[in-house]
Amino acid sequence: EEWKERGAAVATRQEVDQNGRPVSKIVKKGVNDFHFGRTLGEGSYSTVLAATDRQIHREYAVKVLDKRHIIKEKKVKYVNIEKDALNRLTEHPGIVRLYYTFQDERSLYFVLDLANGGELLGHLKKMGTFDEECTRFYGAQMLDSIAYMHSKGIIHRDLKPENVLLDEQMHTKITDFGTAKILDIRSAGGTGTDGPGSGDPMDGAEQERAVSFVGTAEYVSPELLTDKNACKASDLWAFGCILYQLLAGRPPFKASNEYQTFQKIVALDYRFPDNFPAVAKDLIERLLVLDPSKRLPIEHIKAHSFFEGIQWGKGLWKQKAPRLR
Ligand SMILES: Nc1ncnc2c1ncn2[C@@H]1O[C@H](COP(=O)(O)OP(=O)(O)OP(=O)(O)O)[C@@H](O)[C@H]1O
Ligand SMILES: O=C(O)C[C@H](Cc1nc2cc(Cl)cc(Cl)c2[nH]1)c1ccc(Cl)cc1
Repeated sequence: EEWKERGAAVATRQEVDQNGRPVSKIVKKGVNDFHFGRTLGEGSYSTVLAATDRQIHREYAVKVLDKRHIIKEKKVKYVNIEKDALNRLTEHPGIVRLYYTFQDERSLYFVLDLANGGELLGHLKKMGTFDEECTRFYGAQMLDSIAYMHSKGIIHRDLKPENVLLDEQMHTKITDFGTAKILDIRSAGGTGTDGPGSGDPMDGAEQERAVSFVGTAEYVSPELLTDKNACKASDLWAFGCILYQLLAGRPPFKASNEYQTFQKIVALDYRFPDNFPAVAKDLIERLLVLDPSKRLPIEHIKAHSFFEGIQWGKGLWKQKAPRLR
């Protein structure tokens, strides 16, 4: 047909049917359906461009990956995990939404929500530290998004301020799911923080393969360093590190090299600055716990007095973001 000549590709759009079951709707979107604009940023294997859909005049972020580069760098697995993880996470305002994927002879394309408020890390660097009100708001949005991804059986495994983007309204959009762990359907259920390696029993070989990925040193959980297994509670460890960093202006575990950072983590060797707010300190102490099964579960985190006054659920995503100060 005509759309084949235009170099377009069959793309699938993730939607849910009337019973709430995810369905891949076939829509014929391709490169020629978009007008590509400015470069938003570069990754190791990707370029992200702003692009406008010619039919509906809507702007997106399109992540373009060079096929040859992906294959040469052995990143095929990560690209397909990013696609599969994002396709399960289509119903939450705090997660970058994937609208279409397609490919042409040279590249792969992810058509994503455009988050043009920059990265949370950039704003934190500019401010030095966040005050408690901003930390509470951004912490609550991140926690709400983590609860949702865990309920869909997705462990992010590399949560950090660089991977929290901000949109026009300065609301959070978590991105970068290429290193996520997708639990099989059986264990996707609860939002609780199951034990290490929860849900999908792995054989030795798979165990080895799973170990190939370790997140970013400052946010890596102790269980990933000792028994090589990430679990939902590993994301809560990273969440504790992020809360600490928003208030202190630096992550809790930071040394001059990765190995020394890892030593601090497994020894739980960190200190709070003197003027660190007491209620936040109490919460963080219940997250930065070596034993993942002893970390505060998400429902208890939401009930912690640090988040007093937060309206969980839709209200959290409708309210105005506090001015960063
Ligand atoms: N949806 C988006 N909206 C706006 N900017 C984005 C979006 N996704 C990514 N970017 C920006 O584009 C840049 C590249 O992002 P990308 O996810 O492709 O690579 P990365 O994960 O940052 O790098 P690496 O692959 O080395 O980890 C980043 O600086 C990011 O801030
Ligand atoms: O699942 C699909 O829809 C089909 C493909 C799967 C896929 N085809 C690939 C070809 C190459 Cl060369 C590299 C990767 Cl990572 C590839 N992944 C696809 C297309 C586009 C994107 Cl962004 C991801 C995966």
